[in-house]
Amino acid sequence: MAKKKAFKAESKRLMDLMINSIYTHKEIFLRELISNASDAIDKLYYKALKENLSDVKKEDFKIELSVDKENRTLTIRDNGIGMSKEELENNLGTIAKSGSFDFKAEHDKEEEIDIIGQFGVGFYSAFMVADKVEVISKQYGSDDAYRWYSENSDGYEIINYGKDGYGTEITLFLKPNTDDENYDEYLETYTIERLIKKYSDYIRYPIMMQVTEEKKKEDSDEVETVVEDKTLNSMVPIWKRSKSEISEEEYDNFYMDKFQDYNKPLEVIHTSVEGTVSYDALLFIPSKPPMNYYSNDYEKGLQLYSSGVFIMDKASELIPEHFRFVRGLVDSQDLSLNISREMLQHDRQLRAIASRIEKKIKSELLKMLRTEREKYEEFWSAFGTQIKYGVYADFGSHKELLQDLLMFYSSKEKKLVTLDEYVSRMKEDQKEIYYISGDDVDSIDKMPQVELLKNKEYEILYLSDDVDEFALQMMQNFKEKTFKNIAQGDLDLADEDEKKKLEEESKENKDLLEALQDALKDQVSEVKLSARLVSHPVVLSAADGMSFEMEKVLSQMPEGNPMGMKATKILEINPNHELFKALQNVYAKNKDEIADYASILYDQALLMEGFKIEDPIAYADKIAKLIVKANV
Ligand SMILES: Nc1ncnc2c1ncn2[C@@H]1O[C@H](COP(=O)(O)OP(=O)(O)OP(=O)(O)O)[C@@H](O)[C@H]1O
Repeated sequence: MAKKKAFKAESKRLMDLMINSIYTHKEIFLRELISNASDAIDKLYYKALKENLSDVKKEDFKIELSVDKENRTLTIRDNGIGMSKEELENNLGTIAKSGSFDFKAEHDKEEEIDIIGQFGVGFYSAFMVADKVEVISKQYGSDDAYRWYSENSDGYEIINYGKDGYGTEITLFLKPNTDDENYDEYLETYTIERLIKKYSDYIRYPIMMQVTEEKKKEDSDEVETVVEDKTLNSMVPIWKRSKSEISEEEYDNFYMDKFQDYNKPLEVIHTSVEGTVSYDALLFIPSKPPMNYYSNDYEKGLQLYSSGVFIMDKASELIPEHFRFVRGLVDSQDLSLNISREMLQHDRQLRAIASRIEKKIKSELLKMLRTEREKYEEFWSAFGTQIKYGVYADFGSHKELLQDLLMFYSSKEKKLVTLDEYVSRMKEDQKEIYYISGDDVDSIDKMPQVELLKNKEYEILYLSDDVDEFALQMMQNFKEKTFKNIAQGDLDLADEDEKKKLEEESKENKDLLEALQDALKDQVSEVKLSARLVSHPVVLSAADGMSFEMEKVLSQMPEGNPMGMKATKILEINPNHELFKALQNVYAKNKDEIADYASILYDQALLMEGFKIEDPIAYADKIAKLIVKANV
């Protein structure tokens, strides 16, 4: 009769504690047992290589799963290195004793060994779903096999046992179902397949199970039931294969399948890094933002694998906010996982990986911009706004990283251009980067302010995204060139003669301008003769500081414009327009009428800027009065 031995008291306590508290999901027990089986095979494979064992063949290695629904058992069988009696005792009888850790420590000096186990607790997760666990093991090279058996994790016994072939066979006797927990599900093929796909798809050895499937008969529509051995895992992860062997279609299908996107990815970034922290990363830039991209539902992050074993779905630390559209995964064997493998112990390694990934994404985007312009523009239309937010966010701390990726519509090129392209084309006398904001390119192109610069052949960037001006303000300059809103402040484009002429005209019309300003004293800070208009009669400009577009964006915020920040408005009148002569005449003939004209001009200028006018009815009545006066 075998002698029953007790777990050491502390171990028993630790075990209860562990079983109930380490893992959030009971289902990970399968991941742990499969990882152990894979480690055991790795160890034998390693031994076979070192010792030239002729009876161990790589192609024979496998992990087999079988269920017995009647007895409610699930068995995991491997043909790995197996355990001796001492090892069963030491490794399964002592919590936090990891034979795998010791193995790795022993051989690591010689070469890098990619073994999963390290804490010596994974095995006990079996007790989350089973009340009895039986382990039958035969060590490679030994004639004796043993059976380790534990009920309710309350001690264990080891007896001699018969077993063909080396390796280990673990049978879980599932717990009875409860109101909250249906343990029977672990006997179902689809649950097992799902768990293998989720956690152990990239275990290097085949995970086999006998499955019963309905299949269409060859050359007929009849369906037959077939029982066959099925390999449940894909084994070699696509990211571990060499890039040259992977077709575009394979990448696309992998992405669409794994990240549930109907569209092919716009770009695939597949990279392997060796260094203090080594990892493989397979990243995808989607071609379109997912439906929920701009909602709180969208979670950024990359999938994280440790040596091919799935750890978590959305490791958000791996991807910065400005590249949150990137999907994909990182696989590293250098992560210090916490004991449940649900979290990482140090974010130092994660930070190191994240920072390299950020640089990699940027350099791939820049390469796309240089070599595949059309594709980049497609990217830009999908995610450009995100990049611009990135420039603005965090007080501009990412602007250096992101500025080369920016694109804006150019008045001259009539397409999107980069800031670098703009600066390289700047005219010799041009000191600033000109831009103007509005609702869309077409309406901006018609704005009175652009005419003069176009005539003088300056290039203007048309900004139509809410975030654009905020991003440029945050940047302040690009390649030492400051940004200048051409609808704001002084443009300083006039030559000396033009300046002098404007000054004289302003002086001569001082009374008229004062009368206009007096009529609009609550609306504008100044009425002046304009140096920026060509064919249009009037325009509103903003003083330096807040622009009209920024004022509009702020007032659209959910909380309104809490600080009440407004642009300072200036009404500019074109001294070379017929309208100005008309105003001079009105003022000369009947000074009282000038207030009505001032209000009409101001309302018109507001409309041109896309603002609402305060009293549209009064405006319409005044226009009607003018028409009557001129024609009746
Ligand atoms: N199928 C197996 N074949 C051979 N040895 C095994 C097997 N399963 C477990 N062992 C041994 O038992 C030890 C303890 O396993 P356990 O799963 O508790 O921890 P681990 O895999 O070492 O570490 P972790 O807690 O990180 O998974 C292993 O290190 C290994 O030496």
